[in-house]
Amino acid sequence: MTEPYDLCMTTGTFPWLKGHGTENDFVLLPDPDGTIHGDLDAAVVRFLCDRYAGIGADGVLRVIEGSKQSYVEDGGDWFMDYRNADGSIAEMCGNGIRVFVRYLAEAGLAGDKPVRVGTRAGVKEIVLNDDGTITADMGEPRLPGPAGIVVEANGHQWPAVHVDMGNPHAVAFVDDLREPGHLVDQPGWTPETAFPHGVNVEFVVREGPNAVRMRVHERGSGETRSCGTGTCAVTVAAARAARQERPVTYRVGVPGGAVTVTWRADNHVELTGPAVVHARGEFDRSWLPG
Ligand SMILES: N[C@@H](CCC[C@H](N)C(=O)O)C(=O)O
Repeated sequence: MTEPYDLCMTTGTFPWLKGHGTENDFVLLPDPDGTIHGDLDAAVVRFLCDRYAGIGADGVLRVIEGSKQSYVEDGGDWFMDYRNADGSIAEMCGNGIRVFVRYLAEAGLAGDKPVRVGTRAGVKEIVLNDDGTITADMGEPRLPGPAGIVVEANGHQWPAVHVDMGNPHAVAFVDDLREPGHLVDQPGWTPETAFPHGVNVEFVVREGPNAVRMRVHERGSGETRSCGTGTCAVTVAAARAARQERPVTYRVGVPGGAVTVTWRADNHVELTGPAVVHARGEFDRSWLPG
């Protein structure tokens, strides 16, 4: 039988879908045996994510069968090959992984057990809930320091906490989310050596004992309307700052909606939120630049 992706190889087109989780949006590229996109060129990613000349997204989620990829040792049931809008590779994406599993479920590929999704930050177990939300076990946070990180944006400076959720985050508590101003360029931080590979920066205000609201400037994508790993990092930083005992649950508001994050007694962080796939199409390779 000719599979749809065989057809794509011969016709010079490839399938794509578009999805989002709290308006952090992604182009999905089904590539079950990894042959449609090869190594996935950074220029292709940049073009697909371009909001004017391409499809438009904060990142790309390439969907490969776990046993057919060669990026990590354990690729899970399905491997999420995540790329930022600028073409760079990131280890993990908390909103993306929910959208990824929504796609698998709608395509009849998820099965009825938790889906084991391989990422560059390890295998994550994902559960589809009866209320339509999706929960991701994001694993254990790390707080590697160093102390004394300062985030800078538009002439202001704030002390920040480094939280690693598989990818790096600098969390800064502010009095008002308007304080950091317009986040066009990557905010700075000191000491600069703290994040040689860049960092995602969250600005946070506390709204109650178990509620925060944040803005995020993502490494490789700029300011986005949400960041799942960022909401986890913020929950860990907020719970630690308030000396709250685990398990502790936070509602984290973002410009694109809200998610629920639980820092469990066993030190795992659990992220629950919405995820939808809302568009799909066929992309002709001749439309790609170069
Ligand atoms: N939006 C994502 C995070 C994507 C990766 C990030 N920009 C990085 O470079 O680490 C999320 O929902 O977690």
